[in-house]
Amino acid sequence: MNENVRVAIIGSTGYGGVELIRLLASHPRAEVTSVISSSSAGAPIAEGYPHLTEIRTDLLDDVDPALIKGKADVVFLATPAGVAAKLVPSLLDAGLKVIDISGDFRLKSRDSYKEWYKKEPADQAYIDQAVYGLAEVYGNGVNGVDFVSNPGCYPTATLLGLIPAVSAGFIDPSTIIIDAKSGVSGAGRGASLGTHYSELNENFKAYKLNQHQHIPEIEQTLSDIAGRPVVTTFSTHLVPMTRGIMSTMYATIQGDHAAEDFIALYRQYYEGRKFVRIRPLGVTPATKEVWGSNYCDIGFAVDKRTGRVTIVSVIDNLVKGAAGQAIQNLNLMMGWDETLGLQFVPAYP
Ligand SMILES: NC(=O)C1=CN([C@@H]2O[C@H](COP(=O)(O)OP(=O)(O)OC[C@H]3O[C@@H](n4cnc5c(N)ncnc54)[C@H](OP(=O)(O)O)[C@@H]3O)[C@@H](O)[C@H]2O)C=CC1
Ligand SMILES: CC(=O)N[C@@H](CCC(=O)OP(=O)(O)O)C(=O)O
Repeated sequence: MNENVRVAIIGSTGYGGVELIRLLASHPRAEVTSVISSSSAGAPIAEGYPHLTEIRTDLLDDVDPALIKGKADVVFLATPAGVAAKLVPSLLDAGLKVIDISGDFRLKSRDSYKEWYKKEPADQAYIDQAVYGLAEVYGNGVNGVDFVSNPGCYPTATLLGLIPAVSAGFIDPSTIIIDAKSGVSGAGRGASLGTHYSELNENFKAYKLNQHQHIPEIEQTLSDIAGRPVVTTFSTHLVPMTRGIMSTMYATIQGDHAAEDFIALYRQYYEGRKFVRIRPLGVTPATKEVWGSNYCDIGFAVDKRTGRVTIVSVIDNLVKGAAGQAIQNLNLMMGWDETLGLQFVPAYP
């Protein structure tokens, strides 16, 4: 399919939805024609988000698949866990293409979803239909499909940082430890005690240790790549900054590989993929270096003393970790250049 597309967004007044509206405003082949809100139907989007003042999109409340079908070809869902599981089947049945940014269709096992998300999973038939849209790894499988499940923010940074090394057998997958840090927008717009200014400011804390819902998503993909079950230690931390994720990963090297070998391996693995940038020897990336962009930047350090590699991977959680990668998946679904509408450099400082 090569024509332009009309886009609907559900969950439009959350951070993910608003980031979709911002990015799609400059996409050359997609037009946002339906912005659906459960809380603010009828209000102009700029009422809640003045930075979108020039974007003339009104909020609607017609989550009726037949009505959406009259206005749009593709639907993005940027809703809390549990919502897409209920809505997506009727959207697909109505003949719409769907990209879900939530975690509802990432896990192939319903039991695993129930265990980690504590919600009722979707029907297995629809879960089976979802293609996991980690674009740089599974992108070829996205071309022409009707339904993409967009990866989580932490899994995107983490998996892009680990997959080439696991795939090539450079590291022992059973030794992987992932130390991940996120900015506060990762928790969404809703106010909570944990994201309150005075709780966060000049503070740094670990959360959901060994309980994070992204653990099974990371393990599912690493097991697929390794060809055997992989379990990992994955620890998440909240950083007092707005955007950005840094995933710092440690693993025991198999064989004799220096940092130069990791750099060469990753440059080869991601050759032609514009959104992964590998740092030169001795340099690791910082979150500000990808701020507001769809890049994932990766750097390495090898410790000969311990025989371990440290891999540092950074993304903007709302762009490569959510709306940007979702648009990249739209481009791949439509058979377009994956960089369409996403070719902006990070904002700095
Ligand atoms: N923030 C991030 O960095 C990332 C988030 N995600 C995932 O993307 C999804 C959206 O996240 P985010 O935008 O941050 O979250 P927010 O909490 O900021 O926004 C979610 C939006 O969903 C809508 N919504 C809330 N409850 C319901 C409901 N019961 N039925 C339908 N719509 C509802 C609301 O919009 P409205 O009132 O307009 O309907 C709400 O603003 C989540 O599943 C999140 O886990 C994934 C990757 C990164
Ligand atoms: C900082 C922060 O709180 N981040 C959220 C990320 C939520 C998210 O993206 O959830 P899904 O990918 O599962 O939809 C968290 O750690 O739960």
